[in-house]
Formats: sequence, structure tokens, C-alpha cells
Amino acid sequence: MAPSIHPLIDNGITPGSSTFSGGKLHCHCTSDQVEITLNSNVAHNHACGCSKCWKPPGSLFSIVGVVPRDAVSVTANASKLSIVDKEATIQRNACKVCGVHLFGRIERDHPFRGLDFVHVELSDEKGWQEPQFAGFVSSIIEQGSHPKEMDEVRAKFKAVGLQTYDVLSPVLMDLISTFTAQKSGIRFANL
Ligand SMILES: N[C@@H](CCC(=O)N[C@@H](CS)C(=O)NCC(=O)O)C(=O)O
Ligand SMILES: [Zn+2]
Ligand SMILES: [Zn+2]
Repeated sequence: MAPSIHPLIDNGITPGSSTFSGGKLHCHCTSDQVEITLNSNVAHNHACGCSKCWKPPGSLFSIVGVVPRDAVSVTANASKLSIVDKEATIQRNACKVCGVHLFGRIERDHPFRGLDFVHVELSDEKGWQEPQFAGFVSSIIEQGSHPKEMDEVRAKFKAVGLQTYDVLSPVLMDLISTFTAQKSGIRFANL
């Protein structure tokens, strides 16, 4: 059987709701679950093939979106959380027991600081923004996917209407470069 891209992609994409305003995420523990309450829908939701983002077992990709950090609170079992890699740009807070990543936060000066990274599949609610694109696609080779399988993987995203990129989408790459330009002193009129 062909490997799963991700359960939210494999059988077609279900559109989210423009009026949906958040919900709760839970880790995979069978008791004392870590609970995160999000007071916002996600934005820029996408498939990520990088090795650092949490993926459900058997899937090649993570699905990850962002929410303002002020909209994120840990509402149960915070003591089970631990940061996976304190040196990484994104500090991914994972459940120490089941390994699921509940939220990723950026503390250093960065274009995405102020936004937390979350996986909406950890929620039972419906209405979360559907995936918009696939990023870091070539990175799955670094985790063992065969280079010759890449055409098939990219075709699967195309078949459900998603563009594939090997870093991020043009909108997000432009945001990063705008931030970098401004840090170097360049000023843009009418942004
Ligand atoms: N090819 C690398 C790419 C890692 C990477 O750059 N991931 C992106 C997308 S999540 C990132 O922004 N990482 C920042 C971080 O992990 O802190 C891998 O697969 O490990
Ligand atoms: Zn857990
Ligand atoms: Zn990633």
C-alpha cells in the first residue's frame, strides 16, 4: 500500500468554516491528557515534510498551522509538557508521555514570532482551516523516502488541489524576506 501523506489529505480535503473561532487540542494519552484551548482558528495551515514537525504514526507529513500566541492556553496537565529542542527556532512543546507536540512557540527575533504552531487534527471540533499548501516536501527524503517516489508524492498533493514547495509558499517566503530586508534598514512604502 502506498504510504499515507496524512489522514487529512489522503481522501481529499474537507473545507473549514470561515466562522469557526477555535477549540481544544488533546494529546494522545489515554488518561490525564494535555489540553490546549485555542481562541482562534488557524491560518497558513499546511502540510510540512520536515523532520522536526510532529506527524501522526504512519504519515509522511505533518499538518501544521499558526494561531496568535495570545489565543493559546494550556488548560490541563501542563506538567506533562516539555520542550523537544530548546535550541530550535520553534520551541515545540510535546507531551512527555505520548510524544505528541501540542504547540510550538518562537521566542527569538523572527518574522513568525507571536504565532504558535499547532496541529488541528488533535481536536475533535470541525471547522478548522483546511490545508492550503505543502511545504518542505523534499525534506521527506532525509527521513528515508525514496527520491524516485517524489513525483508520486507531489502528484497526490496536486490531486487534492494543493501546490507543493520545497521550503514555504511564496506568501510566507515574501514575509520572511520582508522582515530580513527591514532588519537590514530597507524601508518599503505602502506595505
Ligand atoms: N530539511 C530540514 C528542514 C527543517 C526546517 O527548516 N523546518 C522548518 C519548517 S517547520 C523550520 O522552520 N524549522 C524551524 C525549527 O524547526 O525550529 C529537516 O527536515 O529537518
Ligand atoms: Zn500525552
Ligand atoms: Zn516542519
